[in-house]
Amino acid sequence: MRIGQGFDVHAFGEGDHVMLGGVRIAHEQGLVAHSDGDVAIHALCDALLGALALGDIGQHFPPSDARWKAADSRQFLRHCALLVDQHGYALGNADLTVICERPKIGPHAEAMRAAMAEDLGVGIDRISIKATTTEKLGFTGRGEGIAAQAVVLLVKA
Ligand SMILES: Nc1ccn([C@@H]2O[C@H](COP(=O)(O)O)[C@@H](O)[C@H]2O)c(=O)n1
Ligand SMILES: C[C@@]1(CO)OP(=O)(O)OP(=O)(O)OC[C@H]1O
Repeated sequence: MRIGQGFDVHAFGEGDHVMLGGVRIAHEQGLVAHSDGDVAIHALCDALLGALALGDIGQHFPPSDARWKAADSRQFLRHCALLVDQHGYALGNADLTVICERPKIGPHAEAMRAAMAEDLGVGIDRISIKATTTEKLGFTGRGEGIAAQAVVLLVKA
């Protein structure tokens, strides 16, 4: 077994939606990023890469590379799933926490689980997504951005 954890933050900026867990959520602001800014998927990718000791998402998909400009982060997740498979592992489970005051994650959680499970080639029961505010404290509490954490367990295939 191998364990991995990931963490990511993106700031709010101009826009009319955010991408979270592969789901488009209407919002009065977007997230500033080189890619589509899917902070949940980025944290999950880093957890998977960390479990394999293969560096981090920026090493695999450099922000300096124009190929990843406005990229759909689901392709990053599918790439990480391939790496897991190539190294002889399967996903035991993944547990994510999205940290923001808004948008509310609850109404979108099942769609996010389904999208990420699809990209990882596992049942939805292996993917957990939770959300919390920081009770108006800190940068997430002030509505300046969104943070996400992920933990994964990989098991021998
Ligand atoms: N962006 C968010 C934040 C929270 N939730 C849900 O609300 C519950 C209460 O949040 P607290 O920070 O007050 O503990 C939390 O457990 C989530 O179920 C949410 O959906 N989206
Ligand atoms: C996803 C990548 C893609 O270039 O860029 P960003 O969208 O800026 O996101 P970040 O979480 O900073 O991760 C680094 C990059 O891999």
